[in-house]
This record gives sequence, C-alpha cells and structure tokens, in this order.
Amino acid sequence: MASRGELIYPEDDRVFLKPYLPVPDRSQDSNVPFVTLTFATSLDSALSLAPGVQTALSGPQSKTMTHYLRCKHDAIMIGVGTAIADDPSLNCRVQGVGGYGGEGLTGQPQPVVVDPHGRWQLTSKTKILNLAREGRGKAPWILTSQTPSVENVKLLEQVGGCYIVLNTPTSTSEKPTMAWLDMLRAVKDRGVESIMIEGGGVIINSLLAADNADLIDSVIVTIAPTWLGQGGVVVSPPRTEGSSLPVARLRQTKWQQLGEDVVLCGVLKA
Ligand SMILES: NC(=O)C1=CN([C@@H]2O[C@H](COP(=O)(O)OP(=O)(O)OC[C@H]3O[C@@H](n4cnc5c(N)ncnc54)[C@H](O)[C@@H]3O)[C@@H](O)[C@H]2O)C=CC1
Ligand SMILES: Nc1nc(O)c(N)c(N[C@@H]2O[C@H](COP(=O)(O)O)[C@@H](O)[C@H]2O)n1
Repeated sequence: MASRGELIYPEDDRVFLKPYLPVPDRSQDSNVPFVTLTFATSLDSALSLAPGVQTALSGPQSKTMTHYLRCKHDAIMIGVGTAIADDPSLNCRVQGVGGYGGEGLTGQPQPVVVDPHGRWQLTSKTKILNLAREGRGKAPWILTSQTPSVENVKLLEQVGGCYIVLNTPTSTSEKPTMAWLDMLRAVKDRGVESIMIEGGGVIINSLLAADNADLIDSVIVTIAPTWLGQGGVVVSPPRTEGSSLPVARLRQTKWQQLGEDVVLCGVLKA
C-alpha cells in the first residue's frame, strides 16, 4: 500500500491476467464492447450475506487485483441493488492512475449503473459523486427506462454524469427487462470498447443465462475461503427450460492464489 490509499499491483501478478484482458482495438468491428464478468464469491456461491448488505469477501491482494482490472477496462457496470447497498466508489485506486498519482482521470473507468426503474436516490453524500468532484473517479452514467427525477439529474450533471434513457420494453415490476444487447450497445455507442461487470446477483445471473452468456468474453472470479450461509445473494443462473445440461462451463481456465483467496480466470466461448 502506498500513500493516500494508493494500491500497488505487482508486475508478476499482472502477467497471469493478461490472456483474459481486453486487447486494444479487438472489438472495434463489434457493436458491443469486450465484456469481462468479474466478482468475488464465497464457497457457497454468495456475493453477500443478504440483499442490501455489503460484505467484504476479497482479501487485500485480490481486492487490489480487482482495482487493477478496473484500469484495464473503459467502463465498470453494476446494478442498482449494489449501488444502494454499497454506495461504491467504482474507481481505480492503483498507484499511477488519474487521481492516485497520475494525470487527470487517466486509467479511471467509466462507472455505469443499471437502474431501469429509477430506484437510486442520489444525495450530496453519494460517494461516487464526491469522488468525481475531487477528480478521483468519473461521474456515473445511469442506464434507465424511465424519466429520471429532476433532483437526481441536477446532482449527476453537476459532476459530469448523465442518464441514458433506453427505449427498451420494461415491465412495471422490479423484474429486470432491459435487454443486455441494448445496454451494451448503448455504452459502445458512447465509445466504451471494454467493460467489466461486477454484480450484483440479479445482474450476474441474468448475464450468465443462456440467452446472454455469449456476450461474455472473459470471466475472472475471486473465491474467498468462507461460507456465508443461507440467505445470501447467490450466483446461480437460471437453467434453460427442459434442459438437463449445465448452464455454462468455463474453458481455458487458470487459477492463481492471492493471499488466502484464489482467482479463477476462464472463457465461456468455445
Ligand atoms: N462480492 C461481489 O463481488 C459483489 C457483491 N455485490 C453484492 O450484491 C448485492 C446486490 O445484488 P442484487 O441485490 O442482486 O442487486 P444488483 O446489483 O444485481 O441490482 C439488481 C437490480 O438491477 C437492475 N437490473 C439488473 N439486471 C438487469 C437487467 N438485465 N435489465 C434491467 N435491469 C436490471 C434491476 O433494477 C434489479 O432489481 C449487494 O449486497 C452487494 O454488496 C455486488 C457486486 C459485487
Ligand atoms: N472484488 C470484490 N470483492 C468484494 O469482497 C466485494 N464486496 C466486491 N464488491 C464490489 O466492489 C464494489 C465496492 O468497491 P469500491 O467501493 O467501488 O472500491 C461494490 O460495489 C461491488 O461492485 N468486490
């Protein structure tokens, strides 16, 4: 750890991740960005103790790995459940990136929050807005399907963020209905060539479902040596109706121990 909360990710550990990282210019022909699915899980496949409860699973080394991944992607995406539960920073605190020893916002990912029904109430205390104000992270884009509140728009635009309203069919319930293709195209249209998707449970399970899993280029999972127990937010994507096959399986896997955790990398495409 360096000064001001700056993190240092060793060169040797960077080599291990390289085959799973976005390649510059790789996706320029595609209408969606390079997608990395990445999260930390317990041994019982839980992301957190309960919906709405932030739970530290990663140890210091694997958390630093996640921060390194953030500077290797143009954008970072979470669902509104995570935004409300965690009040996250969604920035990169690796030494040398913008705001942490580097110039401007160089290396900082664009945070993207999926909030179809406008649940996220921003305030002057919302961490991500304050970081943007201080030049230590970018202001978020919020993907929604509803007209946002005037108060939220004001707070967001003051720091350079914006709403992106998708004309995608939505239900009136809390069920996620914005199509992944539409969401990914929307960010690609705004210059995002690579995106890491961190969670939470609804986001990950819908992305891993058969209809969407093809959109994932790389998977990087931190596994912490702990059982959270029943009642947690669990990664367990829906089975295809009538199928008795596994939903998805990683190929080209590699494992690395980081502190007490292991990091599993792989790809889903054949
Ligand atoms: N261990 C880890 O790496 C991580 C843990 N978490 C934890 O996960 C928990 C939050 O997870 P969840 O409650 O499942 O919330 P979530 O973060 O997945 O957000 C769910 C909401 O996002 C929207 N959404 C998701 N997918 C959508 C889609 N395809 N289309 C339209 N809208 C969509 C919907 O409004 C949905 O209700 C928190 O406790 C958080 O701390 C979150 C991220 C990473
Ligand atoms: N890598 C990782 N390990 C954990 O144990 C976690 N709980 C998370 N959560 C994700 O990181 C975000 C919070 O971190 P920042 O404040 O943005 O640095 C949180 O919103 C989840 O996306 N990740």
